[in-house]
Parts: sequence; C-alpha cells; structure tokens
Amino acid sequence: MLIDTYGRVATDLRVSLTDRCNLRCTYCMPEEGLQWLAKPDLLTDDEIVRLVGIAVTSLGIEEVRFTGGEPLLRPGLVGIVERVAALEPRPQMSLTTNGIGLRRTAEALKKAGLDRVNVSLDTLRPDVFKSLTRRNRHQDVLDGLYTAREAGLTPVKVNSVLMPGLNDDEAPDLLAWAVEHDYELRFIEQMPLDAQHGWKRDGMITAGDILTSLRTRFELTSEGDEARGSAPAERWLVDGGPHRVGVIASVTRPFCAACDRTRLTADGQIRTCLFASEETDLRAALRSDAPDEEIARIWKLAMWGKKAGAGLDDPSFVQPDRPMSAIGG
Ligand SMILES: Nc1nc2c(ncn2[C@@H]2O[C@H](COP(=O)(O)OP(=O)(O)OP(=O)(O)O)[C@@H](O)[C@H]2O)c(=O)[nH]1
Ligand SMILES: C[S@@+](CC[C@H](N)C(=O)[O-])C[C@H]1O[C@@H](n2cnc3c(N)ncnc32)[C@H](O)[C@@H]1O
Ligand code: SF4
Ligand code: SF4
Repeated sequence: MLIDTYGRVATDLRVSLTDRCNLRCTYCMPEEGLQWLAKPDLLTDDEIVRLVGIAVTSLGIEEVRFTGGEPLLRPGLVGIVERVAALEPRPQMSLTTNGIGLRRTAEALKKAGLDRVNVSLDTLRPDVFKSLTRRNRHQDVLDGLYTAREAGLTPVKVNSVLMPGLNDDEAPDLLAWAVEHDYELRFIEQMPLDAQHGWKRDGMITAGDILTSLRTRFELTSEGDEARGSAPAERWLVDGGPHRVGVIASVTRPFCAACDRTRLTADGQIRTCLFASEETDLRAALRSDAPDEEIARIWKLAMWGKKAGAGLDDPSFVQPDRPMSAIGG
C-alpha cells in the first residue's frame, strides 16, 4: 500500500502524459507557451505501462487518470490505455482533457478500455472561449463532448474555472446547458499553479460566490460528506435531482485530510501532492534497470513523506516551481 504518516492511503494515480498543450488557458499558461520537456526526458509508452503496472499490482492503485498538459496530444495514448486495461487487477481508467481531438479519438479510446472522460469547458460563448484559451476552438470542444457521450465514456464530467470579469456571470447558464446535455458540471476554484504566478487570493471566485450565483436559478440540495468520500468535488442535487453539480474548492474548503492521490509526471517524477515542493525520481531508477520491487520501495518511501496538505491559506505558502500543466492537473 501507498500509505503516509497521517494514515491516508493512495489508491488513485494521476499520470501526466505530456506537458504540451494546444490551448493557452490564461489561468494555466502564458500566451507563448512554456519550455517543453525534451523528448529523451519523457517516459516512453513502455515505461509508463511498467510503472502503472507496478502501482496496480504491488501498490494498491485502483484508479488511473491520464492528464497533462493535453493528454490527447500523446501519440501512443490509445495503446497505453489498451495495455493498462489488460493489467490484473484492471484499474478504473479516466482521462482529463480539453476535448479538442475527442471527436476523432473517443470511440477508439472507449474500445481500448477507457471508462470515462472529464472535459474542461469554461464558457458557452465562443468569444469568451477565445479570450480565456487564446484559441478559436470552442466548437471543437462541444463536438468532442458530444462524441464522448455518444461513445459511452460516461458519466461525462465538465470542469469549469470561473475568472473574474470574463465568465463569472455564466454559472447558471453553464448548469442549465449541462443538465440539458446530461453532462455533470463541476466548478473549480482557481489555484495558484499558473506558470505566470498571476493568481490572487483576493480576486478569485470562491465556492461561496458560485453557490450564491447558482441559487438564483436552481434549488441545490447537498449530497453530504458520506457520498463524497475522498472526491475533491462537493456535490449538490439540482432541483431535486437526478442531475448534480459539483464544486472543487481547493482554496476555501480544502479536502486534503481525505486525499487518496499520488502523481506521476511525464518525465517520471513522483509527486505526493499537487503542491509538493519535492519530487522523487522514478525515471532514474527505471533507466538503471532497477527491479519492480525496488521501484515499489522508492514509491512507498516517497508516499511516507507526504505533507498534511497544500496550505493555500497559510501565510507561509509557496507556489511550486512546476506549473499545473507540467505536474499533471
Ligand atoms: N487541490 C487538488 N485539486 C485537485 C486534485 N486532483 C484534481 N484536482 C483538481 O480538480 C479539478 C478536476 O480534476 P479532474 O482531473 O477532473 O479530476 P477529479 O475531479 O478528481 O475527477 P473525478 O474522479 O472524475 O471526480 C482540476 O482543476 C484538478 O487540478 C487534488 O488532489 N488536489
Ligand atoms: C491542467 S488541465 C490538464 C488536462 C487538460 N488539458 C484539461 O484542460 O482538461 C486539468 C484541469 O486543471 C484545471 N486547471 C488548470 N489550471 C488551473 C488553475 N490554476 N486552477 C484550477 N484549475 C486549473 C483545468 O481547467 C482542467 O480542468
Ligand atoms: S488547462 Fe488544460 S487545456 Fe488549458 S492550457 Fe492548461 S493544460 Fe492546456
Ligand atoms: S492539495 Fe495535495 S494533499 Fe490536498 S488533496 Fe490535493 S494532492 Fe491531496
């Protein structure tokens, strides 16, 4: 098991497949992009499958999420999914994506064994999409969402970040749209993980703001803590159900005490937390022919050192060196 000194057990592995992206969301990356990882530094498909195999067979990982950067940009994605689906025990497998390219790949991903997708979409307005992502791809995301749902990659969840002055008036419209199309919408509080260090605690849209805005049009009933388990999203039934809306309030209502996550970056570093200041190098171990048992031992030791939480509201908080897109969001 991957256990830490606070008694938390990691059963959920988030794997970043690339740090590159075809969008430039203002809360994530600067317009000019970033210094991307060099190809030789990236784990190969074989190395990723081997590490996920060790996590699943020896370390108690039950769920694997592929993310990035934009994971659909990874050429070997379908093959990786197929090989992870063949592991024993077979983990649950999901993907977090900006949705561009899903129209082309959703069916192949489903066939390869992917269970479900989460797609990021912050606005229903093409012009606002262009301001937020610096690219004119709104329709591609809508098409990708539709294809994913039709391919059975369900429940399809939609992640929305609200930014002051840009799309913070859209919460009720986004929810009405999500209910109509049978997507599960979650609002995410903006976190200090952007490469430009532009996050400001004072200006951000909080869970409280989002709920107040939604309640102008919908009746929300809390699902309660028991239904939530270790999920980052707190959920509410919309107008009595069956549709739900979630809020991921990493800043104002942190959920670190129930954290069940471990992370693998595209260049083979273990991070025990999104906000960790240290990483543990599994790539070096892999490439020096360490046996599976040794890699499992290094991973367990890293987990034992996991900190209590992110401490975003703590005055001593320091933003990690790597931005979200390089860590794997
Ligand atoms: N603070 C914090 N935020 C997280 C963590 N995991 C995911 N997030 C953020 O939550 C948002 C949604 O992430 P997803 O990739 O959709 O994952 P999820 O919400 O755990 O996924 P589901 O299992 O489908 O509910 C993103 O902004 C993530 O960066 C975490 O461990 N800590
Ligand atoms: C880093 S992205 C990677 C996967 C994919 N490119 C996407 O956008 O879904 C994962 C999630 O993190 C969210 N995200 C990115 N930067 C964020 C920030 N500074 N605060 C909160 N969420 C953020 C995105 O909206 C997305 O839902
Ligand atoms: S949030 Fe996702 S889609 Fe947007 S720039 Fe970051 S990695 Fe790309
Ligand atoms: S911030 Fe770190 S400890 Fe808290 S839930 Fe996220 S990964 Fe877990």
